[in-house]
Amino acid sequence: MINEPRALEARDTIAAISTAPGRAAIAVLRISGSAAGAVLDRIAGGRPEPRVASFRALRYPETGELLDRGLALWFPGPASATGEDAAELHLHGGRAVVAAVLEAVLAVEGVRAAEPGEFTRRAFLAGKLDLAETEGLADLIDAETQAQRRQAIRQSEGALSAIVDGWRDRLIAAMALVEAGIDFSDEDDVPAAARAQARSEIALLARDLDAALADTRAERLREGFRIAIVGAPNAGKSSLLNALARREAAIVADGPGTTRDVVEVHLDLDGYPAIVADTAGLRATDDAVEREGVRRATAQAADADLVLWLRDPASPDGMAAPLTGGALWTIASKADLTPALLEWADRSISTRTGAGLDDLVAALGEAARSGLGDDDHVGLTRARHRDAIRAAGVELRAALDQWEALPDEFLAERLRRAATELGRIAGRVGVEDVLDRLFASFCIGK
Ligand SMILES: Nc1nc2c(c(=O)[nH]1)N(C=O)[C@@H](CNc1ccc(C(=O)N[C@@H](CCC(=O)O)C(=O)O)cc1)CN2
Ligand SMILES: Nc1nc2c(ncn2[C@@H]2O[C@H](COP(=O)(O)OP(=O)(O)OP(=O)(O)O)[C@@H](O)[C@H]2O)c(=O)[nH]1
Ligand SMILES: [Mg+2]
Repeated sequence: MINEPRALEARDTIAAISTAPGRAAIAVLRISGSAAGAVLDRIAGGRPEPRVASFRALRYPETGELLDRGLALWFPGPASATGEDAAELHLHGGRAVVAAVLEAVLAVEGVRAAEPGEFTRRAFLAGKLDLAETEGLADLIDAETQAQRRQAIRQSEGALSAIVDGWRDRLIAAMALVEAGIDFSDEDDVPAAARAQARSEIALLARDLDAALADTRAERLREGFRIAIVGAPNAGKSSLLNALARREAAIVADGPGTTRDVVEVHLDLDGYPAIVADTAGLRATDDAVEREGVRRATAQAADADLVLWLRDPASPDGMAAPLTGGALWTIASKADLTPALLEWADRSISTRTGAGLDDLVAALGEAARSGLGDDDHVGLTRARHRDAIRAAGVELRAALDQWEALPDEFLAERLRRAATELGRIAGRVGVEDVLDRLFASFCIGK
């Protein structure tokens, strides 16, 4: 363990610009590690009072050249974001200012450039955050809509971890009942009653885990509600995409067969994220490129949470409804040309006059809201969470199936394995394989 890389890495002091790259009004340079105080001593003329911003001349150490005048902050560990000694320099955000101060900081003995997510990794290693909370922080930075932000901040503050810990506590309580049987194997009555009680508690827990797995709303909120626009060539699909996006995202033209690739647009529907895909018109064709477009269109429809099947009443398409795992709305297009509402259509729109578009957007917002969960819903947000719960469920089912036949020790072992699987979610166990991938997805300076 002497050469354990993480232990060595934790001794370096790291520095990075934490604000977005490029010219800006202000840039924040963060430093974390045992040399953070020395950086302030050498560049900012000393360490300010802890956690209070102080306006300082920032100078190159050897030459004393003035690089910038900015704010310096000093956060002695362990009461800092990373748990280590930490410092910040708030600079004027010009490229040359940032480059000069960063160079001066990196020239201080023991300081190196931070890797993506490395500040957060240190906060995790210091026990400031668990793994699910850390994922919540990553999601917070990636959040594009208000519902995504609310979900991410809840997870970063431990809402998901608390639910999983609750399951784990119930599991451990049931395990204790079974283990009581191991200790009191002479007194027959105690173990039989305890085993029966443990069994019913495990059965309830297994059902709760299944319900959590079946509820995909939180993961879909993180990723966005998927809407696919499909229909015959020339039905007006790309025109609808552009109307929803309020920009010319896809090419619109008079003839059929205009769109071949999938064109995606991100929408914010009243705080709920949606990804709308415009697709190639569905038809049989000899053109290999168009055929691939049709294949992709069909795949988009199959995967969508909601399919908008667009049909022009003036050009009957004779199509069967597209197949999808989600909801299907049939929409009559070009209502300016065929105003009467047709009995096969759920609604009608015209991108030419705008008729029906506000209603459609409102309905899409409602569909996204109910498909993605309401404001205080807490659920599984990543495949990793589902994998752990599924694995825990497998152990619980195996235990339940053989409950009467299994000796106490084997039963307890099954339950212990289930608890270990649940423990992965908050990173209480088995985190190493997850950490590198997660932190690589962070920005540098986070
Ligand atoms: N300038 C600046 N703004 C920022 C950050 C930052 O690092 N710097 N953050 C970067 O993510 C976020 C704030 N996160 C932070 C998290 C913990 C602590 C901290 O000092 N924690 C101590 C003390 C807590 C307390 O006094 O309540 C601790 O946990 O012990 C600071 C910032 C968002 N805004
Ligand atoms: N009058 C009228 N014309 C429309 C309307 N929407 C689209 N069009 C016209 O219909 C034609 C085809 O529109 P697109 O949006 O390109 O149709 P598409 O379904 O994307 O067609 P493909 O990509 O070829 O499958 C264009 O000439 C549009 O201007 C509408 O609401 N009213
Ligand atoms: Mg098109």
